[in-house]
Amino acid sequence: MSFLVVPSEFTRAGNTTHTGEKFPIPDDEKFSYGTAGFRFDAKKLPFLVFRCAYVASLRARQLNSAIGVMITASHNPEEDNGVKLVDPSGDMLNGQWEKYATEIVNASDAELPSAVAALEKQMSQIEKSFIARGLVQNARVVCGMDTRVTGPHLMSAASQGSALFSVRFENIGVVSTPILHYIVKSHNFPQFANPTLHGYYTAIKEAFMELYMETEEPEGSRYQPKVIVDCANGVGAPRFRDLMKEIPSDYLEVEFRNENGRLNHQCGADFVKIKQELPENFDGIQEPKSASFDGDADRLIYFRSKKGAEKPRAAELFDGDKIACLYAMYIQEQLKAYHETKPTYNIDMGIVQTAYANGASTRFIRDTLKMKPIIVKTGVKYLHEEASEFDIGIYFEANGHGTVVFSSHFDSIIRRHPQTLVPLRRLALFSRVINETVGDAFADLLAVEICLRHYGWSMDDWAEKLYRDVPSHQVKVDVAKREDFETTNAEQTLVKPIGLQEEIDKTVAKYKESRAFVRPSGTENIVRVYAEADTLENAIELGETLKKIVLKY
Ligand SMILES: CC(=O)N[C@H]1[C@@H](OP(=O)(O)O)O[C@H](CO)[C@@H](O)[C@@H]1O
Ligand SMILES: [Mg+2]
Repeated sequence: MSFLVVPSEFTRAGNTTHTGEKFPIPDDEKFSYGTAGFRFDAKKLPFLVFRCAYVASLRARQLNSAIGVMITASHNPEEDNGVKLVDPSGDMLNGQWEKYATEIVNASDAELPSAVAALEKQMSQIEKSFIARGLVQNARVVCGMDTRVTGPHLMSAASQGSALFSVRFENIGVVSTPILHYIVKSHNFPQFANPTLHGYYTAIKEAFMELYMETEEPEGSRYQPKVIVDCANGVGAPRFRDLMKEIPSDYLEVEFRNENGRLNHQCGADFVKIKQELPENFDGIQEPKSASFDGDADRLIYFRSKKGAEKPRAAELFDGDKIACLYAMYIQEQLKAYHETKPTYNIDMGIVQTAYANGASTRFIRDTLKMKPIIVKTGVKYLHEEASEFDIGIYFEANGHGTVVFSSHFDSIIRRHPQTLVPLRRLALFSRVINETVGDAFADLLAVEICLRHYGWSMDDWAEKLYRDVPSHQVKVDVAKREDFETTNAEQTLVKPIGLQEEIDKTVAKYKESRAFVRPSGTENIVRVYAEADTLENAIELGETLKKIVLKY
């Protein structure tokens, strides 16, 4: 560049929404790159997406790679939208670049040219070395969007933002967030998969069907080869339908619900998890096995109607923790065959959770699986990073976002090496069903089905054979300033406001088998309270008592 000509509809002053309405953004309004990118009322996003796409194009040139831009606000209401950037290997954006993106977004219209010039100056040395080696042909911005009506207008903002720096732009249309991550990685690592929607379907389908063939259902199996999917009225509906068209229904039958209603409204993985309630259009009758996606299909929660519950629509959840433990058990069993060959290299495996993991799952990992659970801060980037320390790293947030990551050692010893032992072939195939770039509701669902079939488990079996959840309750508390709350100890202990943690401790001590913590959200201006106790009534009482204490501060 750097002759900066920004179309007026994408400036702060002229910011224009998808209906053509002007929605100016004051120069002093600041935005932060949260746990999952920039996420706000969709009206604010046109100027913001334009600037982010420009940053993405710079990063693409700097690394001579494909960089992803995903336009989504996931499980948030339909009126919101958001944008996040994806790094070349399909990971979340590098931390230093989150800062660059924040600087560019927060510049006033008048400051923008100098902010851009400063950033480009920092980049130019690195980029020059690529250009000198003739390496610019791989730079491109790959952009996907969820099903929100504001998506196409933001897609156009992204396209014009990356055009500023003459970087190739690829619109991959309405996709789930994990598909975008997968395609970005496929562009940069061609041996991974074909960098197209069809490449994604083919890779996952083939791995699933081969693994299915390597799976033996035990005698007396109670496995149910059917699942009813709540699509949250989001992108899961069209895209999972596409994928399931490729897989014959005698492998797995999927019934789709909540495909065309209001996005995330009374349905979806977040609703089911927080309310512990059946989503709309489910009545608990004749629904043996059901699962929910969130709006952009990167979360998966299994559920069924809760037997004998007082609340009429209460749901029993098989959440991220239950999925993680199921995977761990399965992988551990296959891995045993590898270690029995007395190899020189020991393939290690770890599980990463957050403080929201149900206490019973953490005990199951420690006492039954004999693994050391690792607890990190909330946010996929922290879990992903920690899990990447292992050859096989399983990570899940209780809300159903998670995956398994595999090291380069695993890749060369197991995945790319011909295997004669069935358990090792299973392990290699399992790693291909999984979308290791990021939690993926589709891939995770298929992997869960393989595990359940392998063990011959019904939902009753899955509920009983791992562990029983400790009753828990989550509450959102509206506060004036979430910045007033600061935590330590993987967010489980408050250091600010002073004195609050002591009061929490005193209250928690009054309940049996209790555990609770309070932390500020990274995505909403609220404080979250999480409480566990011996009964659901007590967990609710403890949570609500803590809410009152928080409000007092
Ligand atoms: C308790 C909870 O579910 N928190 C969610 C939520 O983060 P908060 O920082 O708690 O608002 O949104 C994140 C992004 O989607 C997700 O990673 C995380 O798990
Ligand atoms: Mg999501």
